[in-house]
Amino acid sequence: MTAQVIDGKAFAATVREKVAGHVARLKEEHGITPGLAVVLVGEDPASQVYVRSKGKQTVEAGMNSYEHKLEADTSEADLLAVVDQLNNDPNVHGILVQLPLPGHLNEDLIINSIAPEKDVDGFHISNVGLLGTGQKSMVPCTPLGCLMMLRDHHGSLSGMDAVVIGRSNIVGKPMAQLLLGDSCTVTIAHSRTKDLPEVVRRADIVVAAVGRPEMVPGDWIKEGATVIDVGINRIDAPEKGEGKTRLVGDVHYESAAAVAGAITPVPGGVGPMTIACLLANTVTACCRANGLAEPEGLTA
Ligand SMILES: Nc1nc(=O)c2c([nH]1)NC[C@@H]1CN(c3ccc(C(=O)N[C@@H](CCC(=O)O)C(=O)O)cc3)C=[N+]21
Repeated sequence: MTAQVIDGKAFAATVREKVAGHVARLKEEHGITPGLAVVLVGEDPASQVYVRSKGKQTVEAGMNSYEHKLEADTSEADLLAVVDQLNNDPNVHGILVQLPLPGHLNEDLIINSIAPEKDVDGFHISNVGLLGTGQKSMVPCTPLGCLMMLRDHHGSLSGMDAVVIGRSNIVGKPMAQLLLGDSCTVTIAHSRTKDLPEVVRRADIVVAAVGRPEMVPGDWIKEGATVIDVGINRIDAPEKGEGKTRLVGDVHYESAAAVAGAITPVPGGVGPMTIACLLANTVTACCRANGLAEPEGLTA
């Protein structure tokens, strides 16, 4: 079997089109333009690339983008003051503080200072609790994007065996909650899991989110399973020339694609969906802030 490739780049474009449609309607019918504020502390080059890309796509969808770039040595008090100002700005419906933050800043403290209804990353402790108890919340972008692709591919996920490899607060745990919400039987595996290959071989759905390049080989994958590769790892690629690099996932793509039923590539899989879901969450937050109906097809 050769897996069907789940084209995250193309799917993300359709999500962004839906977002743009909702934005246009909000403007025309209600005179409201959704706004997303992104806060970047320091000058990590990769983070700068992501922030630029988020801003560009926000504007392309018809929304307002506000970028706050702060020095790497910004104090906690100063960063809290920026978040507070955004919390109180009625033109800002979504706030994202780019992670990781420089070491002297307490990430939990900063994230929990964001107004939960503007927390488009879904990282605030209130949103974590709401998701865990099946209540309406802001859902983390990467797991939401994975869920959208899985639903699109399978229709119902009810009764499927899902294995999430990785237990991070950002991906693994919320992914497991969403799969449980769609009635999967969910296993969360991690570095201490006994006989990981056997655990993964039981799965109809494998979500790999560990951050280790190509650690899941094809012979761990059950024939016909769906593989969602969340990893984005930059590795040396001497075959492309000296000093060159390339992006790989947490899954060994070639061997996995030979047995899987469907698989997401890296790049062009989960990554573009993450940003599309950030825009979707901003529209959702804007609708909720204004007491309007939730945008259809953009929420969990
Ligand atoms: N508060 C916060 N929220 C985030 O959502 C967040 C963050 N901090 N910090 C950094 C990570 C990283 N992240 C990515 C989003 C899109 C791609 C993406 O679109 N990747 C492309 C390729 C990118 C490339 O070529 O380098 C792809 O996979 O096809 C990657 C990474 C969001 N993050």
